[in-house]
Amino acid sequence: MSSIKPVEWLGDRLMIIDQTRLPQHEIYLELADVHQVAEAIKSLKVRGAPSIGVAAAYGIALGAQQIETQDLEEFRKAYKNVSAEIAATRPTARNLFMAVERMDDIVGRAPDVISAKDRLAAEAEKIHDAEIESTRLIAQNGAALIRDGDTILTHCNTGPLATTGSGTALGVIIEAFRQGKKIEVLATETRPLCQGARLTAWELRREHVPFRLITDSMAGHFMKGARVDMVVVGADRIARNGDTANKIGTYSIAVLAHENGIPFYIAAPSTTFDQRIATGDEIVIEERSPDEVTHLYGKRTAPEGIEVCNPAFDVTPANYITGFITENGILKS
Ligand SMILES: CSC[C@H]1O[C@H](OP(=O)(O)O)[C@H](O)[C@@H]1O
Repeated sequence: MSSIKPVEWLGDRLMIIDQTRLPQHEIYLELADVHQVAEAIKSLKVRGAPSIGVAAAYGIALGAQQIETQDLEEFRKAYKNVSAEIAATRPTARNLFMAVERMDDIVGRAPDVISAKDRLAAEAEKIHDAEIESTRLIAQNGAALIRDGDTILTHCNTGPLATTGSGTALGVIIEAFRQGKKIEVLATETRPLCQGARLTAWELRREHVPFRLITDSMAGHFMKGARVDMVVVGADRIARNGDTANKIGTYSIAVLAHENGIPFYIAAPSTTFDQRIATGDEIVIEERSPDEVTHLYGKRTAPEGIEVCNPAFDVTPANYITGFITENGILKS
């Protein structure tokens, strides 16, 4: 199966797969400036912590390319708006801010405008290459945990679309399947935006991995009575103590796994770990539009004029996490 390229740098444009159109339509968009990249991140046309970080880096490089002055101080002043626009897109995924910080550092140290622009593009490609390599190693390290005959439950989407590489949790699963292990996957649909039903199902079908799609509310039913051997999910930000922010619904699945004695793993690259925060209490949880809850595929399902909550993530305390699958190996929680 040909590898998916959710993000591709064209030197003066950024090509992405519009993930909001999948699985019905595989639409590629060429983003021509930082505003289009920022909008694509905000609207989840490109999504998934590692993919967000990569797109953020290219978006900043693209925006900097289009700053016309050759005066370094004027360039740095205009650059701040480019960086700020990307930083304001989504607050939770650590990878985005890792990219912004590395790009800001490049501009702060560049001796002139031409060097700054060249180094920004090169740094974005370095960030991209690193995420591809990290997820390749995560897939290998994690596949070793999966046994022949296992049923693995996963939540949201953490495959090539979400990472630009092999995937994190889904990369682990796909690699185990490619190694010949007879596995089955239970993939949750992941309301409200259905990344599981739309994207994980699309990726697993492309790879011919046996899976069944379930609603989020079915997770406990299948974990009860040892019908699930392992849970593996992704992450958006991991605090120093191991508390982990991931797609809304992850905390509930972690508690259910703990209750049923099922190992619960987080798969994530080191770029998702945030050493600056001590616990998950410090993680900003993105609150998204109520329309994502009151509408399904654009059709209104709930009455108008009601109060709605739509946190995009929740935080799983470290004590519910068996271990972290990273490019450097398995870290015990
Ligand atoms: C390897 S992707 C990590 C993470 O990103 C997803 O969130 P979103 O679809 O809102 O970008 C989800 O939380 C995945 O687990």
